[in-house]
Amino acid sequence: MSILKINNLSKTYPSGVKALDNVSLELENGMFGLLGPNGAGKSSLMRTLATLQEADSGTATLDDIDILKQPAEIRKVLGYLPQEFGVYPRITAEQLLNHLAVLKGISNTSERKELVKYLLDKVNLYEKRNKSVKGFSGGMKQRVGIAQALIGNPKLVIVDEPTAGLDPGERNRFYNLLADVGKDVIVILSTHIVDDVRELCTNMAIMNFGEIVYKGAPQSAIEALDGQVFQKMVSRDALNEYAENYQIISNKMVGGQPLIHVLSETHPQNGFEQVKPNLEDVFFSKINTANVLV
Ligand SMILES: Nc1ncnc2c1ncn2[C@@H]1O[C@H](COP(=O)(O)OP(=O)(O)OP(=O)(O)O)[C@@H](O)[C@H]1O
Repeated sequence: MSILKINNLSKTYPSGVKALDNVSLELENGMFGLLGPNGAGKSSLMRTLATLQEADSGTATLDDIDILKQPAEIRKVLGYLPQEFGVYPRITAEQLLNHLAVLKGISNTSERKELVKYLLDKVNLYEKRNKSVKGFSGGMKQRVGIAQALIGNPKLVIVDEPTAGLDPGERNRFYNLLADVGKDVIVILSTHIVDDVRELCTNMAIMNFGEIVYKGAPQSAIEALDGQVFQKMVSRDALNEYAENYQIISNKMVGGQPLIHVLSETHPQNGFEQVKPNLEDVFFSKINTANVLV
């Protein structure tokens, strides 16, 4: 069992944007979801943990490794699937993984061959091992991405927004693979897709403007909202008026008409009906809701 401890991590870019604002988290083995809207600071945190950029202050440790001070040590036990996984397009899946294993220092040829076979099997691409990665679908490329992140038996695997652009079938296959990986190591899944976290994660944090605005189990956050979420179909023209009078947490088009969810301690009446809260309600109630409105 490994433990990742992040303490008061802060980072302000030269532009003045505070991407990390006193971030503190503690993670154990399993799938951890880091949920936040675009620009929340998720990638900044992932890149800092992956030793690709420095923090201004704070600490991060994985067991006895100081991530900020011992980047070479952490890289040995880290698997990282960046947001843009730039694959070398002209080579086959097998060649690519073999090449990356060489770069990761696995110099024994037969050991490497075994490992590449194991990884291709694990991500269900063994049959496609001789095909060029260039022709792969988005989901297949992401599976190659996970395979390379697993080279070297990592204790910490970081995946940054991995499901963007995958169709539902591919997304499901990818979920199954991640759930399998997450059994034995710490996996941080950074995403703005609420479903990713709901399907996979036992623990999560919600980030907004560089700050952690919630940490805990998805289910506890959902239960905390019980009895406080109400919905109503409204007309588009009335949306602004509702926004002034209620705390709207989401606004979704259903058959061309806005269905709003509002947060309220008492029943708002006026045609609203109470609904069971879901993780999307949690997400929007924790972040600045202004941007989900008209
Ligand atoms: N290298 C950089 N220089 C200056 N500002 C940056 C840099 N990288 C990110 N930012 C800014 O820092 C903030 C956090 O960005 P970050 O990419 O960490 O967020 P994110 O939650 O990963 O968003 P996304 O989902 O869009 O990737 C944003 O306002 C972004 O514009």
